[in-house]
This record gives sequence, C-alpha cells and structure tokens, in this order.
Amino acid sequence: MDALRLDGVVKRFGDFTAVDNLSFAVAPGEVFGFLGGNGAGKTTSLRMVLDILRPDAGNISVLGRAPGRANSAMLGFLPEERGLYRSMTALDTIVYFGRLKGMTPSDARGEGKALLERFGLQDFAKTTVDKLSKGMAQKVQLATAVVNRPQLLILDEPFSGLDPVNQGLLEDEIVRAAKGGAAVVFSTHVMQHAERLCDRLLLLARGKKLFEGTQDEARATLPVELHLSAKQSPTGLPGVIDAQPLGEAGAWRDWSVRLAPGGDPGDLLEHCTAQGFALRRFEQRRASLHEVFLHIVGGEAR
Ligand SMILES: Nc1ncnc2c1ncn2[C@@H]1O[C@H](COP(=O)(O)OP(=O)(O)OP(=O)(O)O)[C@@H](O)[C@H]1O
Repeated sequence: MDALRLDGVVKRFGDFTAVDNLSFAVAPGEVFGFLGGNGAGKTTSLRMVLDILRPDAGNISVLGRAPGRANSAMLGFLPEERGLYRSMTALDTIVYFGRLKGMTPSDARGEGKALLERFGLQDFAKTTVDKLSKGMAQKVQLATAVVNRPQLLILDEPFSGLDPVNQGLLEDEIVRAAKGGAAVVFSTHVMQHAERLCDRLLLLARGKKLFEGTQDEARATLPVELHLSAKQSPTGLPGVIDAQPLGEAGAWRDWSVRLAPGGDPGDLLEHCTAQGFALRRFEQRRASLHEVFLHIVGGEAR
C-alpha cells in the first residue's frame, strides 16, 4: 500500500488554480522531494493531505485512508510557519504533541527525553520555549513532528532558517525515519538538500507536475555533458549535438561536448576507440539538480 497517494487533485482559490490535476504516490521507506519555486503550490498540496484544506476535485489517500483527524496517530507534520507555546518547557511541548497523537503520558515522556538527548538539548528539558535560541526551538518543533514515530512524515520547507549543523541533524533525522520504514515527504526550493536525500522527487510549477521520478531520471532530461581532450574536433561524432573548444589549439585540445538527452557516453567512447579517434581525456560531468530544475521549469516557462 502507498503511504500517500494523490489522484487528479485540484485546488482553486476563486478563479485561481493553485494545484492543477496533481497525481503522485509515495511508498513506505521512501524519501520524496516535493520541489518547486515560490507559489508553486507545495504548501497548498500538503495542507490538503493534512485535511487543513479540502480539494475541489480528485482523491487523496493517506496510509490507505481519507485525510482527517483519525490519521494523526500515524502522521508527523512540520509546518512551514513554525510556532510553539512560548511558556511551555521543551519537554512538556514534545509530550503535549505526543499526547495529541494518542501516545500515553509515559511513552510521550520517554520518547521526548530520548529526542532531546539526540538533538543535544538534554540540559534544556525544563527550559521554557521563550528562553531557547531560535535553532533550539526549531529542534523542539522537529521533535514534536517525530515523537510518535510517524509512518508518514511531512515536512514543509524544513531546512529554512536552520544553520548548517542543524540542517545536518535534520537530514539525519529524515534518513533515520525512512530507514525505520516511514515515508518522508519534504518540500523545498533548495536543491542541495533534495540532491542528498531524495529517492524520488516531484517538480511542481504553477500547480502542475512537470516531472516525477528518480534523480537519475531527472538528470536524463538534460543533455549529457562531457569534457574531452582530443586531437580532432568531436563535432559530427555520433550523438554529439554541440562541441565547444575550451583550451588553446595544439596537438591536443580540450572540448566541452554535449550529447542529446539520454545519449550514452559509453557508445561514443566505443565509437572513438573503434574509429581510432585519439582521446586522452573523457569525463562525464554530472548535472546538479539545480541545473535540472532550471532546465525543466525554464522549458515550461518558455
Ligand atoms: N488561502 C489562499 N487564498 C488565495 N490564494 C492562495 C491561498 N493559499 C495559497 N494561495 C496561492 O496559491 C499559490 C500556491 O501557494 P503555496 O503556498 O501552495 O505555494 P508554495 O509552493 O508552498 O510556495 P512557497 O515556496 O512560496 O511557500 C500561490 O500563488 C498563493 O498565492
């Protein structure tokens, strides 16, 4: 069973369609990146999964059930707009959220203490939230999302405002949840996090899905880029759609070469070897997810 499934989901605000016929599914144990620029419709989609908003059309299934309060024991959610009760202590805050999700007081307390320890906040269990630094409060908020060991963990822009150490801690927590069998869905417009974490990703722009798949599948939408050092021009070799000289002309010259999307550098190398095309460098450049994002979203904008 999918941990999360959307089929043809539509959400309109007046005449404006914020989410347009969106379908995707996330499996247990999978880290799923929900990517898109500002206003793409990420938060609106996640709010529908959490039953904060209702779709105008389509279907949503959360762990096999319709969105609703009944799912809260199995769900973890870190909202984009953070906020905690300022006069509550760190531990009481986590326990409170654990209780809301149906945990017993002693389970919630035990898990809360373990989380504070894991996040390096064991000495701040009795400190009220208003006396914590911003980063500490964000860690407490993260603890409230995972205290019940959710089967589906939804994180809306979880990395924003975190320093690099706490970003690393959050990445560890995401991996830990997925290894424990949870499906993790996180939205972001920062591709580096997605690059390190995602098994699969979805690219959303103006409410529409532009891409869904693995990182390798995403990269395959771009032309393949190679750096060669050759005696002759690679222009005209099979699969080469562009070749630009990089260095000085001489016996050997460096070239930046592009193959059509999906082109196989191995085929080109084999051809060069078979035809005696002299090479002394042949390197494939791996595109960043950021480049993929600009390519796919930019293509749609054009
Ligand atoms: N309650 C609302 N009423 C009217 N329009 C809304 C409402 N909520 C969201 N929108 C609009 O829907 C679009 C999608 O917003 P959403 O917050 O889902 O985007 P997002 O991808 O989360 O963006 P960001 O990364 O900037 O948070 C935006 O154009 C936004 O202005």
